[in-house]
Amino acid sequence: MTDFPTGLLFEEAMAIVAEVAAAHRLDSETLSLGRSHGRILARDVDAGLPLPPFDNSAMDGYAFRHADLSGELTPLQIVGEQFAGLAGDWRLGPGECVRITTGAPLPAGADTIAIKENVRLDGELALIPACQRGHHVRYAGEDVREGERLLQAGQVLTPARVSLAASLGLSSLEVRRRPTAAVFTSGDELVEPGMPLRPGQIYDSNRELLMGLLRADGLEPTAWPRLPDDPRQVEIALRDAACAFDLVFTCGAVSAGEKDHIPAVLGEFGRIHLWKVRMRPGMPLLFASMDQARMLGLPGNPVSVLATYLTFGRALVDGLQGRSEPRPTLRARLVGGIDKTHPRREFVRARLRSDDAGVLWVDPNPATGSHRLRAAAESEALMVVPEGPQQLGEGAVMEVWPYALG
Ligand SMILES: Nc1nc2c(c(=O)[nH]1)N[C@H]1C(S)=C(S)[C@@H](COP(=O)(O)OP(=O)(O)OC[C@H]3O[C@@H](n4cnc5c(N)ncnc54)[C@H](O)[C@@H]3O)O[C@H]1N2
Ligand code: MOO
Repeated sequence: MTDFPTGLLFEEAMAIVAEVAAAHRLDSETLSLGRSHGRILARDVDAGLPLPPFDNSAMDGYAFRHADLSGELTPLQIVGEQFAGLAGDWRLGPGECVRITTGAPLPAGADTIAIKENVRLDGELALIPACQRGHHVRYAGEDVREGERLLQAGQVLTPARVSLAASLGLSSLEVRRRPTAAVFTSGDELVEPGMPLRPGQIYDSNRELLMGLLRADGLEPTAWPRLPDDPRQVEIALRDAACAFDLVFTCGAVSAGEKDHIPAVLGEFGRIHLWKVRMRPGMPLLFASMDQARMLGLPGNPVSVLATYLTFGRALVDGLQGRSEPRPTLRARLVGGIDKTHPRREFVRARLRSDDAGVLWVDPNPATGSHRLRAAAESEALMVVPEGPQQLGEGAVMEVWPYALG
């Protein structure tokens, strides 16, 4: 039970989480495009065709041979129409043009388009104004050449990337399986919202917090009944969950209290990878494996849950899926000052705003206690204050982890 690293630096603990996650990468599955949004791609995608697939018109207008133009206005004979979606077998002769719609293949011989609004008609003649050769032509392969690597395994499937796959004609993609996740809260003091509160009790707020954070990251977590402060019941519930889920999150009961049973259970029936990280909030964080599950014991204070999920929980969720793209962090200038005396890395709840000069500012909330959920609700980012004593003044450049932007 004592044979594990403890009291780690934040970066050391993150490295352990990344290493364990990589060793337990989830298998892949093939999903239809419509179901692949937000997933992590498991296999590179190469272009099986050029994009655009053929030279075509960018505008509704007239297609012609640029060499035919002379002077301000050139009358050209309208010999037909070329609509989008039809192959068309036009071959333009000298002095000829065809009506064309946006996206329609460029007729053979044509090399330039005049837009409809700029062309006057005179019977079967179109009066084409002077312009540059190639105007309004979209060339085959100018966006994507056939055979090019377009998407890489490990990338997040954003709507634009799924749409790019669709434009190549792919109807499905190989993606990483999403981890299944169980969420436990624990503590005899907790009461379900909606129920009456007796003296000494509080409402369970962590369940909604953690369920929401996981759902926002694309998971479909299962909330288990709350764990009582009873070692046998904690053991039964966690062992049960560990053989059914990829991820098990617990909140509370991981520090030094007499009723903090989770470390003992995980130590006896699983393997503890680390316990206690030099961060604030979130210091008593515990990371273990049991049966088929990776288990993250988050400290019970609500803001500790937020901070440890956004750092370690999310790294685990991403790592299991082989996500290669790091979550975006920002740099912003400090509003006011910070005078930190403790040695841990601190994650302070903060607001973000950009000024008229385009400078991003981060305004820390003074309510730093890890029970002060309101500050988290009124903020949109965690501001990182590095390890060790820190005296930072107005305008200092801070690292920021956004969690609720837009
Ligand atoms: N002697 C020590 N005491 C404490 C230490 C320590 O190292 N030595 N660590 C402190 C730190 S830091 C934190 S954080 C907390 C974490 O403790 P636990 O993870 O064991 O959590 P609990 O004691 O069960 O709960 C802490 C706090 O959070 C409230 N809580 C718990 N679950 C929920 C929930 N689902 N919804 C709302 N609020 C919840 C709980 O009532 C407590 O107030 O320990 C410090 N103590
Ligand atoms: O560091 Mo604890 O996680 O005070 O809240």
